[in-house]
Amino acid sequence: MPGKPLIGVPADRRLLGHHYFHCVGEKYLNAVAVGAGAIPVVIPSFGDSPNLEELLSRFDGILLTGSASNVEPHRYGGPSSAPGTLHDPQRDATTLPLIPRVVEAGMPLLAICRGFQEMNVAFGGTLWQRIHEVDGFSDHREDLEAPVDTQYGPAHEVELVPGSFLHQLAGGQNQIQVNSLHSQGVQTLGRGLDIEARAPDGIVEAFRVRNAPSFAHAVQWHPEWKFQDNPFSRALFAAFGESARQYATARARKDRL
Ligand SMILES: N[C@@H](CCC(=O)NCCCC(=O)O)C(=O)O
Repeated sequence: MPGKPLIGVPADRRLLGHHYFHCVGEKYLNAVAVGAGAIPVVIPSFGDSPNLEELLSRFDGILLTGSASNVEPHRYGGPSSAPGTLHDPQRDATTLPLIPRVVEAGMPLLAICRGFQEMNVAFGGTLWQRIHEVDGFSDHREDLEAPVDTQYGPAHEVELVPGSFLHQLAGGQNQIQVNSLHSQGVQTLGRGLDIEARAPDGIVEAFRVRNAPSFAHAVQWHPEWKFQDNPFSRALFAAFGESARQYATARARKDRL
């Protein structure tokens, strides 16, 4: 029987002082460790290096985290970013080639916020860069002046698509309350993706990969925030962890052949 599954978490590359660091938010690592019952492993964002294949052979799942940075517009044929927009080209260069390989391998994949946007782009979709400036859409950003519990607190409902995985995970509830900390969002949906939730203004808030052999889900909100206090978030990370355990068992069986 294999041990706990290993879940890879690609890092943000950030300049701190004179040096670059590869960072992952602790709340994501806790959600993997406690919520999914797995071992989180930070993946340096070195781009699409040959090591990526070697890395993939060691993992049982991948979590794509949120980030203040944004996918570079040239990745989806979008207009140049507004001045001051944060980017992380090495993270893009790591996650965008990784995503289809993970899904093709049947390795469980959970994507959150920026990770949700990366997944949409990896499947050929495009992004709104400043949703709040688009007629008809609400402002999905957090109030940076507010206390952090308010920033990550409930912001709006999302409508769950009947019969979808998330609808079932919610016990048949048609709506759930989610937080909202994003300026970008799905403009056109990537190929082979099925919407699982929408905000009241129509913005896509969750999707899955239609023919994925395993768990392949993405949400625009932040379920990792105080997940222990939210039954839906607990169920989401538990389902992700169970998929990773199944993948680990199959991988161990294959390694013994
Ligand atoms: N930059 C993108 C994605 C926003 C996002 O991931 N926010 C969370 C950042 C901090 C955290 O990890 O909780 C956008 O603005 O749409």
